Amino acid sequence: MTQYVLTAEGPSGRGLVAGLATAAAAQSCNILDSAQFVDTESNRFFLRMLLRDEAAVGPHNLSAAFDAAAAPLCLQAQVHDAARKSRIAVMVSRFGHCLNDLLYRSRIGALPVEIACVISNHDLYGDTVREQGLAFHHIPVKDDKAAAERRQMQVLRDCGIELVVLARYMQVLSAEMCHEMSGRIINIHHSFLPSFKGAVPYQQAHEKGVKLIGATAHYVTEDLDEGPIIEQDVVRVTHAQSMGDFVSLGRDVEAMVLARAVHAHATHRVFLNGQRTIVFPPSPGSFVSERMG
Ligand SMILES: Nc1nc2c(c(=O)[nH]1)N[C@@H](CN(C=O)c1ccc(C(=O)N[C@@H](CCC(=O)O)C(=O)O)cc1)CN2
Repeated sequence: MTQYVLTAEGPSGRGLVAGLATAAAAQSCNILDSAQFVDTESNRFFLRMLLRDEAAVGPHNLSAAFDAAAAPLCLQAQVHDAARKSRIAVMVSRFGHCLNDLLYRSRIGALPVEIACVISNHDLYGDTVREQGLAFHHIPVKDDKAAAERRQMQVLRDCGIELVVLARYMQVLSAEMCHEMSGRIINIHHSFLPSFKGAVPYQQAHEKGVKLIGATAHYVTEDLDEGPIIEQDVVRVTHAQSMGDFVSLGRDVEAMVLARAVHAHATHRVFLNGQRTIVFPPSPGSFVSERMG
C-alpha cells in the first residue's frame, strides 16, 4: 500500500491534530507515525504524519480531502508520496568527500534522492560523476560570476531540480539565486556555526585553539553562512593536532551532517520557522536501504 507524508503548518489552536487525524480516518488512512510542535513564541503549529493509504484513495483525492480539512483550521497542508525521490543537483569545488558520500548513499538507496546532475567550477570530478552515469557540468567561475550563475540556473531549470546541495561549493551565491531558490539550497559549512563563518573556518578554529570542531548544514540565504540551521555535529580535537589534522577529522563529520540534512529535507521533516527550523525525527524504517545486505 502506498504511503504518504502529510505536512501542515499554521497558527496554533485547539483541535488541529484532531481535525487532521479525523480527516485521515475518513480517508481510510492509517497514521503510522506522527509528530507535531507548537512554537509558543511565534504561536505557530507544525505537523508531520506518515499515512498508509489503505483504501487506495490516491494523492489527488487525499490532497483535496486534507485541503478541505485544513482550511477551517487556517492550516496549509501538503501531501507527499513517501516513496518519491527528490531530484537534486550537487554543486562542488575542490573538496569531493561530501560529493562522493552523497553519490554512494544515493546509489544504495540510503538517501531518497535522485542526483540529476553535478555542477562544479572545477573539472576534478567529471570522470567520477560520468562513470556513475550522471551528468556533470563544468561551469568555471572566473571573473564573471553573474554569467556563470546564469549558466548554473539554466542547468537547474533544464534538469527540473527541486533541491540544490552545496557539497563544499566554495563560491558565494548571489542574492538573486538565493531568493529564487529560497528554502531549496542546502550548504555544508565546515564549522559549528555561528562560530567561524567564511571560507577558512578550520584555520580560524586552529588559531583559536578550540577543543571541538564541527560541521553545520543550513539553508542558503544571501547572508553568508547565516541561513536556518538544519543539522550540526562535532568531533574532539587536541592541542597536538595541526590544521591539516582538523581538515582530515572534519571530512567525516561534514559528510555525515550533510547526509542527515538532505535526508531530513527529502523526507519532509524540516519546517522553516523564521530564522530557525523544526526538524522532526525520521519515521521508523526510513533509513532502510533498497540494497540492505
Ligand atoms: N549566498 C550564499 N552563498 C554561499 C553560502 C551562503 O551561506 N550564502 N555558503 C557558502 C559556503 N561557504 C562556506 O561554507 C563559503 C564558500 C565560499 C566563500 C568565499 O569567500 N568564496 C570566495 C571565493 C573563494 C575561492 O575562490 O576559493 C568568493 O566567493 O568570492 C565563503 C564561504 C557557499 N555559498
